[in-house]
Amino acid sequence: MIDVRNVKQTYGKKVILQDVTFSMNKGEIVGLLGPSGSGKTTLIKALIGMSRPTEGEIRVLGIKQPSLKPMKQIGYMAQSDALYEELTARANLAYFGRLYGLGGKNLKKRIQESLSFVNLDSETKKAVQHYSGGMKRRLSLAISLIHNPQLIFLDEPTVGIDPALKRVFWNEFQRLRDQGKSFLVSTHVMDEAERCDRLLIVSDGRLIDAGTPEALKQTYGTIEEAFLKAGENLCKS
Ligand SMILES: Nc1ncnc2c1ncn2[C@@H]1O[C@H](COP(=O)(O)OP(=O)(O)OP(=O)(O)O)[C@@H](O)[C@H]1O
Repeated sequence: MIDVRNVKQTYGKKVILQDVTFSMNKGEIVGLLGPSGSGKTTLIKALIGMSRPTEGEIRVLGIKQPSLKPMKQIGYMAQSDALYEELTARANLAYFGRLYGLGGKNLKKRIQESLSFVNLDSETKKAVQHYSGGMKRRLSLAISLIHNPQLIFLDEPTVGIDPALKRVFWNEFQRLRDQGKSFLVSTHVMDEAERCDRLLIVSDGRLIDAGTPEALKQTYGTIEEAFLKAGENLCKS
């Protein structure tokens, strides 16, 4: 699904990502775990083709990035919501669904399924500008899944989401994973990290470790310790 080789990303003179190499298989939930500013969003943006790495190579679904070719197979939920505030949730979903080539009965069905998954089916008449922060996050997630993508990138998807709904989301991610979908999820949240199949620990633009939550616990004691280790490196740099 993803193959990343020796990626370096610089902005001006500042090195943001360095020597990043990893791959990801179909049917995996991979967590990107690292402190604020460690480069998680920068890596996700390069993976979805929003930026071109300064060095190295990224292949997504077998296609060298950046490219528009894999777009219909990719879902992306950004860290900040990019919604049409004056439109309702249904109209936002219809707009993005059509951008991905959906239409007719299929679009209608996908909109209904998405609205009920994120628990917004009773709020469809309100313009998004009157939504709470958590409701907007939920709608952003629904939009990222509207076209039934194979590979889904979620940048801190549950910020502002209450614990009960967070659990619903993760159950759904794992259900979709069991159907063969793949997820790359950035997070700072330890209980989310525990629900990933594999974690990549990001520190100061480098992957300092990777493994299943169980394997990392054996090395560091707890996932939190692995995360703190990544933070120590960031403080030293
Ligand atoms: N377009 C840009 N130009 C210059 N610097 C940038 C740009 N985008 C990101 N950076 C810098 O790259 C570094 C990594 O940022 P990034 O957003 O990738 O971190 P992050 O791990 O996702 O953080 P957070 O968890 O807070 O979202 C930061 O120092 C940030 O200031």
